[in-house]
Amino acid sequence: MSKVPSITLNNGIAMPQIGFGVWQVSDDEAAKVVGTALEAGYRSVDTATVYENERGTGQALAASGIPREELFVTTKLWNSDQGYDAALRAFDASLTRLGLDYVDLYLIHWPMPTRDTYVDTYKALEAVHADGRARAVGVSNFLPEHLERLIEETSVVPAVNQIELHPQLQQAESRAFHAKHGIATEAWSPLGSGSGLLEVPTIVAIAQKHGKTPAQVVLRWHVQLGNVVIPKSVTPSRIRENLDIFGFELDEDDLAAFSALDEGRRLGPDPASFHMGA
Ligand SMILES: NC(=O)C1=CN([C@@H]2O[C@H](COP(=O)(O)OP(=O)(O)OC[C@H]3O[C@@H](n4cnc5c(N)ncnc54)[C@H](OP(=O)(O)O)[C@@H]3O)[C@@H](O)[C@H]2O)C=CC1
Ligand SMILES: O=C(O)C(=O)[C@@H](O)[C@H](O)C(=O)CO
Repeated sequence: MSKVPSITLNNGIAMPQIGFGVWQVSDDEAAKVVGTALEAGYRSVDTATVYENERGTGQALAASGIPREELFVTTKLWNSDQGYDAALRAFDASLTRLGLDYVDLYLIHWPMPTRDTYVDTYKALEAVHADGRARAVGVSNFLPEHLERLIEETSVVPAVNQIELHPQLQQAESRAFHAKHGIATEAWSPLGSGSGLLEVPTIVAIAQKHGKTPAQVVLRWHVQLGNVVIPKSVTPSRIRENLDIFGFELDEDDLAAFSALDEGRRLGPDPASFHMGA
């Protein structure tokens, strides 16, 4: 029995609120650290074609002996694979590398609006959802205007939008849009991806107040907001630490202090123009 609570996606399936992210983890290292994460109690893993570690991730899942139905596996379609037919081929290849016959969540990694292929691409995701090989489908890095188009021109409302989100980029507009349309908000770089977020004095003070680490209070903030989070670590003690956030609660003063940290600080690419790999 996992210690991580789940949220219910708009198609009724459960998704653990904390998952394990594996960007910048090599294939060999993924085979090891995903195993450490599963032993620690994670049941959800976030990989992507472009991370080049689906094979190692799949090996760790298989080696764990955890029943498939207790795991939640997300992967993503890379920019070079956009378009209906290419997306179907990319999905097959991801399943093969993962060694799975279905994934729990399949995402379009970036909208690439200047290429104007995301609607056709999403229709391929709808097809793999319809045939049962993706229990849920969604997107990543989509702005509200891109989601609007999907909602108007396709049949399945995305279950998830995975976006950059942390205390210095709180994404109020996207979160409100998601809430209105039943789309779950999943936060990437939830700990600020080594940018210094965890040394911000306000966060250090809240951590000291609760006898927790800065990473734990940041993850707790996400969870209290209702976000799904996917912290990455290759450090076993941090892998465990990042899961130990359920025995305490941030109060209104803490939440107000977090709100004041929002400065629109984007660490990653701009979704309106990013098309690396296409
Ligand atoms: N859809 C998208 O476009 C994107 C998705 N993602 C996803 O989101 C995941 C998480 O984002 P990511 O950018 O990796 O960054 P995170 O915000 O998860 O931060 C990871 C960094 O924080 C360190 N860290 C982890 N835990 C702790 C801790 N308890 N105390 C101190 N430092 C800690 C890690 O170090 P160490 O590993 O050395 O322990 C690493 O340097 C990715 O792995 C990926 O799955 C990320 C970027 C873009
Ligand atoms: O990590 C991801 O999921 C990403 O899409 C980005 O990190 C992207 O690959 C990038 O930032 C490249 O500079």
